[in-house]
Formats: sequence, structure tokens, C-alpha cells
Amino acid sequence: MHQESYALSETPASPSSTRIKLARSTQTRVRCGGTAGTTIAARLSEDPSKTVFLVEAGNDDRTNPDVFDVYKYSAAFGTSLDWAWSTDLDRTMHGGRTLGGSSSINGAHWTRAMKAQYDAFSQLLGEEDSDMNWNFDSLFSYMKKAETFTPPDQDQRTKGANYNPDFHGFSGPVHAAYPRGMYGGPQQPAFANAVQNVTGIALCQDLNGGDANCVSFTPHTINPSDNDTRSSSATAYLSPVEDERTNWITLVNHQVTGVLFAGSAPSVRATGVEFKKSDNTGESFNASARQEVIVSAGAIGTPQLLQVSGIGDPAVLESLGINLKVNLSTVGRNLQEQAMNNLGHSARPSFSPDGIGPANCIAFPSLKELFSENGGSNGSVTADDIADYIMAMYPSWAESQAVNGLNSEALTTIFGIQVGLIVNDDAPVMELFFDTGFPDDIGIDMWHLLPFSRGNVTISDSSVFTKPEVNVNWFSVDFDLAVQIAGARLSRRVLNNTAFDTISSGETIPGTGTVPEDGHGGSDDSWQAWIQDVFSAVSHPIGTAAMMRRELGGVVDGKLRVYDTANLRVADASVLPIHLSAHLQSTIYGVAEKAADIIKSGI
Ligand SMILES: Cc1cc2nc3c(=O)[nH]c(=O)nc-3n(C[C@H](O)[C@H](O)[C@H](O)COP(=O)(O)OP(=O)(O)OC[C@H]3O[C@@H](n4cnc5c(N)ncnc54)[C@H](O)[C@@H]3O)c2cc1C
Repeated sequence: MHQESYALSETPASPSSTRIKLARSTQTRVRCGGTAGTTIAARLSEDPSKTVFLVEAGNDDRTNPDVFDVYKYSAAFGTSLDWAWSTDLDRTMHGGRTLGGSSSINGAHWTRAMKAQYDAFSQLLGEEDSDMNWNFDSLFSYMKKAETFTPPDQDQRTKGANYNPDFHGFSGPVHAAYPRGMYGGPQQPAFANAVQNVTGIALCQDLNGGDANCVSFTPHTINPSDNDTRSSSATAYLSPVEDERTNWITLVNHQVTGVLFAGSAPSVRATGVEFKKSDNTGESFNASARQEVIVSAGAIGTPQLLQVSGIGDPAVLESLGINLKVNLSTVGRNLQEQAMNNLGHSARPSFSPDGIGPANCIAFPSLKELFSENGGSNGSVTADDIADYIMAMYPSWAESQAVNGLNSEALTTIFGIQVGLIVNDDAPVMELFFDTGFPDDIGIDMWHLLPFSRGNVTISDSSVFTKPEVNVNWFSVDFDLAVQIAGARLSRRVLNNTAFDTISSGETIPGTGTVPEDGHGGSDDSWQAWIQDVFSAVSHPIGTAAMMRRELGGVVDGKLRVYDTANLRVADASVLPIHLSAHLQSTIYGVAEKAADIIKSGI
């Protein structure tokens, strides 16, 4: 939650230490302390005449090994560090509930999507936003602004690490580097070779420059000067300046319970926020805003906060007794999330991983490579068949998903752009993430990247302390499942490729008992049954306050301003309108850096 030119109200009393600091200030800003929120706070507090007030629901856990030690990935899951939202089909979606948000508990992988995917953001905006430059060139410069990249040394290069200096920043707050414990065993090069053998996909030097359609070694957000510990938005943007920047105040363990408004649509004015201790005890505090309020509570938290504050679907809000401030039925809709499955092989006794990781070799096949004859095809369909199929079917998918968008016309336009990216721009539809030690000695974690299934985040209570309902509508478009099936089959073929002959002693997960070999890598039916039984959430939700034209179901415009409001912005993963062929954090840092400049420019 960010609030510009902000001052705490006196009713009731604020926590004393916070009140004392704020009393000295006349120009204060407030936000949620996640990936985007902390980034924006840091940039805005560069101006000493402004005071920033950072409100974070979670704790400051920078010294907790479950946070700073990237080798303990997943230790945070299910603990107080994790929102752990329940979703449909009983899958849990994770999200960081701690200073730094999800950047404090994520897998630390550092990748970017295709140039055309970022350029498509502009196609979804109106003429009036054409000069906002929501495109690759602009976002790439902001992603690089966020980054300090440490080039791989000779030892890491021998193990496969590589880079292109034009694709990285070298003076930003977030550290990206290859790990000192990088695997030197034969398994990661074998994966890169097997993927090339099976799909014809190219090995690229560095996928961070706008072309991710390749197999590549990728860096992590770790700090080589600090023992390869996690570089989160909290350690990157807050830690270096917190002792000297007296105009930046951090309040943890407090939850924003609502945005306060005056006036009526189309010029509703955010006048402040209300917040309370995160355990929902004690008094509520009000804070008033003289200029604007910015919400950065993530793709689940942001639509929840907007809805409890009176911005959303009138049918939902009025049934809960919430006073409607802005009729924006798509708040919480357009939810896009990916599903993951994990294939495993046991290794031969002679295999040594030679290192501790983290794993860092990833393949991003396009539709053509995924459905290639020896890749993920079932032997009866070609990639051209699939391309014809999606071009013919997407209007009917828009029809079936309309309830989770604005309407079928809007989704037809959005899906048309998504189809174009897949068919014409080779936007990767699948990620194959090679893993050492998971789910067996070696394995592939694989997920479809560009779902057409749309879901929603909908409140069932007027209190922010009741978690919202999160409905992903997993695989409600058959193409999403077809991609996942092809990805599983491709993963089987990759792990069975001769490149692994000296490493693997055979598939254990799912195993041919569960998905029998049928001469074509396993039947669609048996893969489908396994996938639907065991898939998990990737925890990459986006789209729930999408930056699009209002007639497409947008919640914010190209200035990140919520429609029908004069001074309320959103900046986090919820504004991404369509999914990307990438892990998300680099993009979110880019969005946040750009948001800070938009706010500073006063437009
Ligand atoms: C388990 C996991 C693994 C991931 N792995 C990777 C990876 O390896 N590489 C990669 O690039 N990306 C990864 N991601 C994705 C990436 O980390 C996220 O997409 C990104 O960090 C989201 O940033 P955000 O600012 O939108 O939200 P967040 O960083 O989640 O920030 C939202 C913040 O708002 C706070 N908040 C919410 N509601 C309130 C409220 N009412 N009041 C006050 N505070 C509130 C939250 O506690 C949180 O701190 C992963 C994500 C997860 C969850």
C-alpha cells in the first residue's frame, strides 16, 4: 500500500513510535512491503522532502534462514511467512507474507519473457495511453535499472554459465548472479543437450534479452558479496538505506484494512487508508492522504483490498453490505495462474551432482517445439494442427471464460492477442525446469505458461482478515491441459534421451506403471489422469487488476490509475494483463521501477 503526501490522523492514537516519526513529516507515502511496494517506496523516498510509510502485513524476517537462505526454498511454505491461499481443486497457492513479499520466499530464478509479450501490453491499452510506453524497450531498461549482475567466473562458465552484457544492469539494487555452488556434474549439460536433440530448440547464451525461446543456464537473485544469500526487494532496496533515510518509515505486522474515499465516480478520491495489527487485535488507525494512494498487495491481496474498500462488482459488494464506490466488475477477475507437474528419475550409483545448486538450466519451448514429432506430440497431431485448432477455438474459449472477464467480446480480443503471440511470435508455452534432487535424484518441473483459463479472486466477507476465495478454474480450457500433457510427454522423452544414458537408471515419477509407454511417449488419457491428480500451483498469479482499456475489463489505465478514481493506483503483479513466458520477479521489478517514475512525474 502506497500513499502519497500522507499524514496519520489522530483518531484513534497511532502506535507511538510511528506517530512521533510521522508528526515530523508533512509529505509521507505508504505502501505494502512486497516486491513492487518496497521498490516503489525506495525510489520515492530518494526525494528527502517526501516521507514514505511502508505498511506490511508480515514481519521483518530478513534474518530468518527460511528467508535469506535460498537453499532452504520451500521451508517457508505453510508457515507464517506464507499466505497459503486455498484454491479450487484443493490446491494451495503460495505468496510471501513478510517484508519483501514473494521476493523473500521465491525460487530466486531470474528470467525475462519475449519482447513481443511486453509489446502486447500496449495493444491492450487505449490511444490515450500510447505515450506511456508499456513495451519491451521501456520495461527492459527498468528491469536493468533494478539489477546488479555479477558475471560468471571461469569455474561457473566451465559448468555452463554464460551471459550477454547487453542484457543486464550493473548498478541496480537487486543482485543477480550464478551460485558458487553451481552444479558441475553432467546432469545440467545433459539436459541442455537432450532438449536440443529432442526438440531442435537452440541453446542460448543468455535468455534475459527479450528472446526466451531457447534452453539456457540462468542466474539467481543472490548476492555473491554476501555469501550467496537472497537478494529480495527488502535486502536490495531497504537494507542499504534504512539507517540513513529518515524519511522512510517501515511498519510491519500491520494490515491495511481499507482505502478511504471521498466523492463519487467518475472522480472518487482516495483520502487515506485504515490499518490494524495483523492479528486483528487492538485498535484501527486511520491515515489521511493529501495526494494519492497506491496499492501493491500482490495479485491476490490487491483485488481483495480494492473489493473490501468498495471497488468491484456491485453484486458481490452489495451482498456483503459494502458501500459501492466504483463499479468495476473485473476487480479480481482475469486471474491467470499456471499448473506444475514434476517428473523424476533415479540416478545410477556413479552419478555425482558435484555441487549444491540451486538448479539453473531451463528450457522454454514454443508451440512448434512442444508439439514436434519427437517432442511432446502424441503421434497423431502436429504443431500446425494445434495452431489451427487454437485459432479456430479461441472465440469459444472466450465465451466459456466470459464470467471471469468483462464479457466474451473483451476476452475474444485479449485471447486473439495471446494466440498471435503463441502462433506468430513463438512465445514459449511451456517451461521445463531441470532439477537435481527433486522429485527424485534428477527431474523436470514443468508447467504451461500461457493459460487461457481465467479465474477470480472474490471476497466472501467485508473484512480483510477473511481470506478471499481464489478460483483458478484449473484447465477449464482444454488447450491448457493439452499443453501440460505435451509438456509431460516431452519431459519423459528428454529424460529418456541418450544424453542421460550414463546418469539415469530410469523413470520413477510418474513411472510406466502409472503412465504406460504406448510407443508414443504415453497416451493422452494416462498423462491427463496423472496430471490432474498431482499437479500443484506454480504461485505466479497475475491479472486481477489488469492494466487494460476499460472496455476490455481493465481495472487500471496506462498510468496505473484505477478507473473512475482521481488518485488511486495499483502497481504489482495484478496489473499484468496476460501471462508471460518467464518467472515473474524481474518483470515486477521493472513494472515497479516504471511506476515510481510515473508517480514522480506527477501524471
Ligand atoms: C513460492 C513462489 C516461488 C516463486 N519463484 C519465483 C522465481 O524463482 N523467480 C521469479 O522471478 N519469480 C518467482 N515467483 C514470483 C514472484 O516472486 C512474484 O510474482 C512477485 O514477487 C510478486 O510481486 P508483487 O509485488 O506483486 O507481490 P508480493 O511480492 O507478493 O507483495 C505483496 C505484499 O503485500 C502484502 N500484503 C498483502 N495484503 C496486505 C494488506 N492488506 N496490508 C498490508 N500488506 C499486505 C503481502 O504480505 C506482501 O508482502 C515466485 C512466487 C512464489 C510465491
